[in-house]
Amino acid sequence: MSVFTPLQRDELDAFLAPYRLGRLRDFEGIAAGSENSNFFVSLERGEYVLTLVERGPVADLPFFIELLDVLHQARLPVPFAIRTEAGEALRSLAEKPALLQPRLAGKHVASPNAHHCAEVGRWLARLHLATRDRIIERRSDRGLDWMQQEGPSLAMSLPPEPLELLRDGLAEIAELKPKILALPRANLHADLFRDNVLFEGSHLTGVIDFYNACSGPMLYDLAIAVNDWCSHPNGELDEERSQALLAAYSALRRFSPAEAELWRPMLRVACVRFWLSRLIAKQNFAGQSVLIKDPDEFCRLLAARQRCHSALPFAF
Ligand SMILES: Nc1ncnc2c1ncn2[C@@H]1O[C@H](COP(=O)(O)OP(=O)(O)O)[C@@H](O)[C@H]1O
Ligand SMILES: N[C@@H](CCOP(=O)(O)O)C(=O)O
Repeated sequence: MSVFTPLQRDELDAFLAPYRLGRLRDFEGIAAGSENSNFFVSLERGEYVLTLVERGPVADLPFFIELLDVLHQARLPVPFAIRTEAGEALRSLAEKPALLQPRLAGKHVASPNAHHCAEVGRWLARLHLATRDRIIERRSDRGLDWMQQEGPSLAMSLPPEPLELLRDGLAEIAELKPKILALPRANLHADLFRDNVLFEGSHLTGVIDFYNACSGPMLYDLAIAVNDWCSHPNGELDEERSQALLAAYSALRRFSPAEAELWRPMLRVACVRFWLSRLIAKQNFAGQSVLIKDPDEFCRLLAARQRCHSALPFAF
């Protein structure tokens, strides 16, 4: 279970008092998740999620708080930092940075259909439209430079066939980097996987886990989402789901010719990114009770994306 810092009731009581949300009824650690310690917290005046930030870009927490405020104001269903009576958003508990957010309704969808995918496409377009004219700059700490830095040595740990596949992926990144960096930009979620989205029935009710959010090419966000939401277990793209996601997105923001040209390579870049981070997690957390996702999934996806002929709809 991924609660790295257990909490005692009395320390939580004391932490929650300045929010003036009533007395603590109940709390429980959340097993899902792999980065931070999260707790469902039931207070007299509502249901909340408390996050203790365990690792990652702690210095960038003001960025996440600001971005989520912008998205909340744009009426996107996202968690945002609740302020204490004194106006504090970012606090400290058990010597960790701590945030209290509203608990969003809904459940994760493991096997999405085309309708779910269309909802994800619309949500992503709304995120990009809400931020592209006033981007809050943040460089991804798992961006192209990071992939080029970490990739070669991680590739060496792989058997010959995946090694060659990863090297091809890294070579393509080196070749296309200038074109990728010139694509239209906005703020990105940059981790829009099924386990970061909540649904009630076929209605998207929440997107969580913004700790990879950054500024960058909007097409990259789409590639990350399509790879996770629109793949068969063997890694092949599901054209019906992928076209549903892309069509719903492009109904709100039209794709440019440069984006159309880079679509298939971008799907591969997004595979390399998560293949590498899963290889690192597997090395770092081996033998620990932390959720480790299978790196081979992205090996299969990357192989499939080399054969893929998918195109962006209505590009120009
Ligand atoms: N604001 C929220 N509303 C409802 N559920 C949430 C919220 N934040 C987190 N969760 C639940 O906690 C789990 C772990 O959260 P996540 O942000 O993915 O953790 P981590 O940062 O460790 O990856 C999610 O899968 C979800 O079930
Ligand atoms: N959703 C990702 C995990 C998030 O990426 P990380 O770089 O923050 O570990 C996955 O499924 O691998």
